[in-house]
Amino acid sequence: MPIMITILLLAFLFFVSLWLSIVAFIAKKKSSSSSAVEWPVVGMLPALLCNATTNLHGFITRLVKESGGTFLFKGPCFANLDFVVTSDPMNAHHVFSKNFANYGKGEDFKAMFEELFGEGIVNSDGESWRFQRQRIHSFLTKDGFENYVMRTLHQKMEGTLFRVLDDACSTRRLGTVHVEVDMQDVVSRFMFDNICMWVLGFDPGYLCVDRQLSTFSCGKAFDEIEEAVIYRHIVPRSIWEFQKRFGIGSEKKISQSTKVLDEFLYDVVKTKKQELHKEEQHQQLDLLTQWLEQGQQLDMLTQLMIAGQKGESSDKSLRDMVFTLIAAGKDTLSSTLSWLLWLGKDSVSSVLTWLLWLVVIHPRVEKKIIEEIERVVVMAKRRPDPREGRLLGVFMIDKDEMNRLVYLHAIICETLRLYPPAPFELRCAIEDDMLPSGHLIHKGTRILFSIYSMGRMEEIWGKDCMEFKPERWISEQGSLIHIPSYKFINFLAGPRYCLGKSLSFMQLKFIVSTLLWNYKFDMAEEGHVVKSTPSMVLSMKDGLKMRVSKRNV
Ligand code: HEM
Repeated sequence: MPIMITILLLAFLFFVSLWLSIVAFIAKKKSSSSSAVEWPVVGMLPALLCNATTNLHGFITRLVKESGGTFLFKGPCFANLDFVVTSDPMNAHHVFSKNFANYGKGEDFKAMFEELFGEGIVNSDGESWRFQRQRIHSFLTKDGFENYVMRTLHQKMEGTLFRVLDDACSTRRLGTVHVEVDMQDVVSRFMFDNICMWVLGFDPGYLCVDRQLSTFSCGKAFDEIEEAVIYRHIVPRSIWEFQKRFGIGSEKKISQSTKVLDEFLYDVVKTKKQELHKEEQHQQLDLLTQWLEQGQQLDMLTQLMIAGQKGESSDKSLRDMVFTLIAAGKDTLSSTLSWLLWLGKDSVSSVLTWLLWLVVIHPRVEKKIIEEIERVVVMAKRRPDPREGRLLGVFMIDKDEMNRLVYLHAIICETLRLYPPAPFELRCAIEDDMLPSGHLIHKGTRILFSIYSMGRMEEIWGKDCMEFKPERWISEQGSLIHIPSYKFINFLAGPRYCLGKSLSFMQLKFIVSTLLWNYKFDMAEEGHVVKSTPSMVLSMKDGLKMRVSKRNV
């Protein structure tokens, strides 16, 4: 009997694939027409598949614009793949803030990420989410944590990133080879090491001066998962689950990469636990140490509570709370770590890569930012003796200087607007509801927010919405203009807004100003057309090949 069912299922999948291929072929021929045709049985899936590898975000933006901000994407009738797709800020306000309690991540989203990142903060709702959020928030806001992050960043920049770039400059000067540096790769490796330093407490050396020495495979595993997992969003769940079962295509990649990731994290956690047992007094501030230390305190508290229960009085609610915290904490440790590594590494490195490219292709912006760095940071640090020359290398930037880097802040926001690291956000309705746009939402309906499209809507940003124009973020008085978070949802809005927002701005300002002050970047190839990959994180398809030279030397 099971053999019979398997054969029938295979036959069914074969005919569906055949039908999809035929329809996708016809749809490709007609791709000049912008709207997504709804076909019998397979719905709009062929149009989506046609555009998935070439211009997924552009395709969705076109559809959203044509429909006035919100439309229903119809998937195959057998696949439960219908979505309401929207870029309407009022819908965002409603779902993420006003009616927050009615929208969760949903079962399909959880299934997509379950074996990858388990019940980590981004993949959980309710008590488990609240617990993790409160805990991560307390770690991130602990006294001295920001300084610790900036110190580790400084260390990695000076010890590795600048040396890698110096090497590229000196090889060019010697005229030996015409060196091109893939800045996307460099930045992504650099950010991975950096996030590992303050999340796990050590530098795995994914970016090192001698590239031959970098055999670290975990960073690559993250990249592979990201690219592969986007297909789980596009194809019906039954199909990717089938592929997963038999280890086919992208699913094979996911399972191999997850294994690499798991081994790495379990090893790190084991080593850290041993270190904690050995040392009585340790001053490490990385998130893993803080998490484990708090876990130890909770364990002690539980033992006390259990002991207390045997006696006369017991506070049951406190005991339950402690148990909940421990259960949630134990199960979520490594998944929380993987999510944090992922969020930190990819979102920041994605902004950094797009920003470098945008600054290089807009010399006017480059000139203005260099002037601002000179005025706000460099002049303040000018040495008394002019013979000491120009300030070079990695310099620290204090809080006050950070706040005065207004133009740089605007460049970061403008980059995020046009190239959001997380281009989509998904939510699922718990009960029936009505969106402000007038769309009826039934229980279980999924709503896909296209953050990418929101950044390109004339209704939100005006007629020049497609231009890279940092000035739009600055008032006539020279201060930053406040844009409500539901219009600019790159860090989300409401109770689930990003916990790493201010840390990301600090890191980005520090990295960008020291990088641009010390080096000049040029595109390796004139007229190179940059394309984005269809991935969970917006990255460049063929990397960012650049030539690096020392600025003003
Ligand atoms: C430019 C950089 C960043 C961007 C654009 C960004 C964006 C986002 C977005 C869109 C979400 C919502 C995800 C979801 O619910 O599906 C999110 C959540 C989150 N982010 Fe970030 N992020 C950035 C950097 C960081 C960094 C460096 C950290 C590390 C501390 C971080 C920590 C978090 C956490 C913990 C959450 C989960 C919040 C919750 O569910 O309550 N993010 N971020």
